[in-house]
Amino acid sequence: MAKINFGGVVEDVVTREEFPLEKARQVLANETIAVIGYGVQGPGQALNMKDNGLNVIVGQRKGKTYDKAVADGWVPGQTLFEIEEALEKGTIICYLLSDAAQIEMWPTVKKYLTAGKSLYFSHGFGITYKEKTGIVPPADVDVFLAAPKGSGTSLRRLFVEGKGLNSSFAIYQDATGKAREKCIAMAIGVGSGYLFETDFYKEVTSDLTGERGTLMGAIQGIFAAQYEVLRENGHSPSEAFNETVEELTQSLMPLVAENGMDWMYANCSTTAQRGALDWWRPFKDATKPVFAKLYDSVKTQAEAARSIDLNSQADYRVKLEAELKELRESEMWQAGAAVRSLRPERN
Ligand SMILES: NC(=O)c1ccc[n+]([C@@H]2O[C@H](COP(=O)([O-])OP(=O)(O)OC[C@H]3O[C@@H](n4cnc5c(N)ncnc54)[C@H](O)[C@@H]3O)[C@@H](O)[C@H]2O)c1
Ligand SMILES: CC(C)(O)[C@@H](O)C(=O)O
Ligand SMILES: [Mg+2]
Ligand SMILES: [Mg+2]
Repeated sequence: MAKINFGGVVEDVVTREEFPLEKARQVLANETIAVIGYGVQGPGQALNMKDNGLNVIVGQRKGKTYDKAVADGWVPGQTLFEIEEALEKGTIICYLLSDAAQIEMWPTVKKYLTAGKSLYFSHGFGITYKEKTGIVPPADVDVFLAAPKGSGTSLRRLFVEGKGLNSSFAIYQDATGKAREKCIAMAIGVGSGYLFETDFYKEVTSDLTGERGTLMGAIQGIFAAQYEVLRENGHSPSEAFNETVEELTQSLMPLVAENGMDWMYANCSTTAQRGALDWWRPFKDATKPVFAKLYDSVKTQAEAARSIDLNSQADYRVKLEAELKELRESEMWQAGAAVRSLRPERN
């Protein structure tokens, strides 16, 4: 593995140069990769693997999502099957149902995990919380994960643009002695940029923290707080939204992605620079206790328990839709929809 210095800490990573696609193809040459589930990660990973020349089939229950798979070019009876048929044909089972559905479908999946097959995840959830999920694979199958660090939608978009999301990988069970090379080959096959190694516990713990924290939960909270303060002080929705979200996503974050926040600090007005240098620490001090509380809630498995309990309630979908509606219909995101519709490229 390549040794890379990450700000003073040296880590082993796998790059595409070291483990080229050709090698992934060789490792997986005799495998039938069955992607079970065609939600968000399913399409991204299945289409990328197919375009990378791997032997992929999809297992999806009938309905709207099955129709989407057909529209994406999967052929019923040839490369698209009902879940059980795909489970039977697959030698590497990519378990890409929602984490809640993975619990429900486990007794079915387990039946098809015969000796020498592989069980692939994109999250450490099912295995780490096995006391809650009941997901305990047979001892004679390989179990590993590749977890793209981003949405399945961007996994596919970046692949089409010739780029790649980074993924973590982890091996939980090596029954055949080949789990590691199969895992890395799969991670390259789904279109990853570089790979960093983790374990199932660390993957799920960091992932749950990140999505509840700066990736979605914390950022939405900070957006809402600043937007409200601006509105309470007489600024228009347009001004408040542009100064809170639109400038960040359209102008500054692409530059931060390219060059880092340190560069951004060095390349804005001296006025912005002074203020941002003065204010980042108070924001850190105010939010760090919340992040510590969040991490604790993940570590004690309270987050996992809440997610499993709520997801299994009969009226969960209805309640979820009400929560999503509230967000969608908030003034801030309605203002956002209006702002997006005015972007010149939309016309
Ligand atoms: N969403 C992402 O971009 C993302 C990113 C990284 C990792 N992951 C992980 O990848 C896995 C898949 O997540 P996702 O967001 O793509 O899933 P999802 O919520 O989009 O659902 C995937 C599929 O589950 C099927 N499904 C739901 N309930 C079912 C049931 N009862 N029986 C049969 N099928 C059912 C749906 O039809 C759908 O095809 C999860 O482990 C998730 O944590 C997701
Ligand atoms: C895309 C995310 C947030 O990174 C993923 O972890 C998920 O659960 O959807
Ligand atoms: Mg996640
Ligand atoms: Mg994630």
